[in-house]
Amino acid sequence: MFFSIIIPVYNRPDEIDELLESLVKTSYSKEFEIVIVEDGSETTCQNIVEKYKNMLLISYYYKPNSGPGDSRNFGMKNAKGDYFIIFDSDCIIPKDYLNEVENALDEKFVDCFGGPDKALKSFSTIQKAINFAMTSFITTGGIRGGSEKIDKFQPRSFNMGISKKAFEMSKGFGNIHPGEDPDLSIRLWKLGFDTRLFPKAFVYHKRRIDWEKFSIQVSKFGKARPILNSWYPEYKKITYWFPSLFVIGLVLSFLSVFLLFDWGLKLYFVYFVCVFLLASIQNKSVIIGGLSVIAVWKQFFGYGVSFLESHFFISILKRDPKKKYPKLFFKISEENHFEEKGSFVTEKKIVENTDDKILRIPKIIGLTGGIGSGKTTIAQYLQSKGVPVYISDVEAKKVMEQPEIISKIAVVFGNDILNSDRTINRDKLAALVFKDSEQLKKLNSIVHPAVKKHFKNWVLEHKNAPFIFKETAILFESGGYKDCDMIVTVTAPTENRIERVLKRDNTTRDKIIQRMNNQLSDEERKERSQFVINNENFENTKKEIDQLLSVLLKTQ
Ligand SMILES: CC(C)(COP(=O)(O)OP(=O)(O)OC[C@H]1O[C@@H](n2cnc3c(N)ncnc32)[C@H](O)[C@@H]1O)[C@@H](O)C(=O)NCCC(=O)NCCS
Ligand SMILES: Nc1ncnc2c1ncn2[C@@H]1O[C@H](COP(=O)(O)OP(=O)(O)OP(=O)(O)O)[C@@H](O)[C@H]1O
Repeated sequence: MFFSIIIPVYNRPDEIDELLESLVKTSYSKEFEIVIVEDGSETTCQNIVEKYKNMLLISYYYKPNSGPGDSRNFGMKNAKGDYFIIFDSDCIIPKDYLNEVENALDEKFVDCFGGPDKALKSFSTIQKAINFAMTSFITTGGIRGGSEKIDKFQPRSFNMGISKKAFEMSKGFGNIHPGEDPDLSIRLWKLGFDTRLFPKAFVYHKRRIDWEKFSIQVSKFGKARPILNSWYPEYKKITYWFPSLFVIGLVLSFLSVFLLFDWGLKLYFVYFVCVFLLASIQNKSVIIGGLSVIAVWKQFFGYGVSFLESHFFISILKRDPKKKYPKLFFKISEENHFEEKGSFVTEKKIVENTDDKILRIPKIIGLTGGIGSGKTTIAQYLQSKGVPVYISDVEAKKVMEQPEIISKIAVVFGNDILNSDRTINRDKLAALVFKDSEQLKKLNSIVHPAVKKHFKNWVLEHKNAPFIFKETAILFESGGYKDCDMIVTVTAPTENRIERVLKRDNTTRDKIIQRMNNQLSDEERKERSQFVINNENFENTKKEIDQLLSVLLKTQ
């Protein structure tokens, strides 16, 4: 078995340093690979990784930000191993970890495992307190951690393993975050795979270090759980309600003081004294004991209140989770993300051993968007920065001036379509084709092959550029996306697009809508793209383009 360790990272070079240092010290004697996926970070860990190049077998990828789940999928897709082990960047790995995993797999193979987490002596007092809240048997740790049944354990993505086969069949993580790990476990079960806890394969997990981040994290967890419950009602558990019941109980206890019952509050007081004592004893520090009380409080309230809110909107009002809680979802397509997302490699078809003996071709970035979205404006901005851009409408117009193309069009659409000088009357042709998709197909079948050939030659002329853009409204419709390494979609509200085209062209609203009806919707294009630019305010658009260019330059 060859292990590939997959680590997504976002703006945390220091964490990677400590994690890699711990892997250098491993007692595992066989070769293994580390795949680091830099998820669009501004502060990258590239320099840190370089430091370990001679000590560890590392592949380092930089890609635009798409969330931890998608980044892990990206890493697994590019990994060479047959079993993938996933860590969060804020983990430190004990030296026997890989031996423990191999032993457990040898003893009884499983396609997906999870391991526990522990705190290190060097962790800060807050880290230790948070760790207590997340793992102790008297808090929700009892619910989510080691006490779950070993053979029905839902691995957490900070420390888990998955076979290549299980990854390929499940297509990996979905786009919900947090909650992507239980979501994956349930989908694996449905596919007939088992998941198991490997108690000895623990890692040291630093977790969010400040209170604010911790509160945000637990609150997001509380929101995600009812969404997962709505997707997989057969896997609901009463334990998911505990924090909310804890909060409701506390509120009722406060209220009952007015009715002169104070035993409820006393019970809560006793509970928190127990938390304090247990955490103080376990950590040999009353300070950590005190901080653990705060951590448990934050955890129950953060999760409990958010769970209730989300349960109300998702389970009772049946609101669409993606609309109600868009921040819990990363922008990737659930259907296609395995084939088309994350990786820049799609179906590279542009040069198939031509006579030119091309050694390399530039990265091709598709730039698409509906009519009036602003593609050409963006294309011109890119050109002003020295980036080669193929503007398909312009090139198609030139192609349509070629006598043989004109003849073909005249044969299909009649000589009436021509002006007196035998050029094409574009207004007439547009009126014909955009109201009848069969006619448009005929026109496309004449023009598109010629444009495709022209584009191929154009790419060869720019073969020394690091990357080039291909701008076209109908990138997906024409199949042009297959030549692209990455796709950028430009969007703008429909009404703005119509207004812009009315201003730009001598046309009517109906004619613009006719063209829109012959193009994919913004939603469809977005789903199939790696990068989306909302072009409402052009100053912002320029910033997004500059950011994209800097990523592209870094990833060459
Ligand atoms: C019908 C024609 C003559 C109308 O010409 P016109 O000068 O009015 O439009 P122009 O070519 O500048 O295109 C303007 C916009 O219309 C839309 N559009 C153009 N062609 C298509 C098409 N085949 N399908 C859907 N939308 C289209 C796009 O948003 C495009 O940016 C022309 O659009 C055409 O020949 N289209 C077929 C060839 C084609 O697909 N060209 C575009 C890229 S290869
Ligand atoms: N952010 C913006 N704000 C306002 N106007 C804009 C913006 N971006 C582009 N425009 C204007 O909107 C019009 C349409 O833009 P553009 O020609 O770039 O669109 P397009 O996507 O290439 O459309 P088509 O599919 O018709 O070729 C242009 O006149 C352009 O100047």
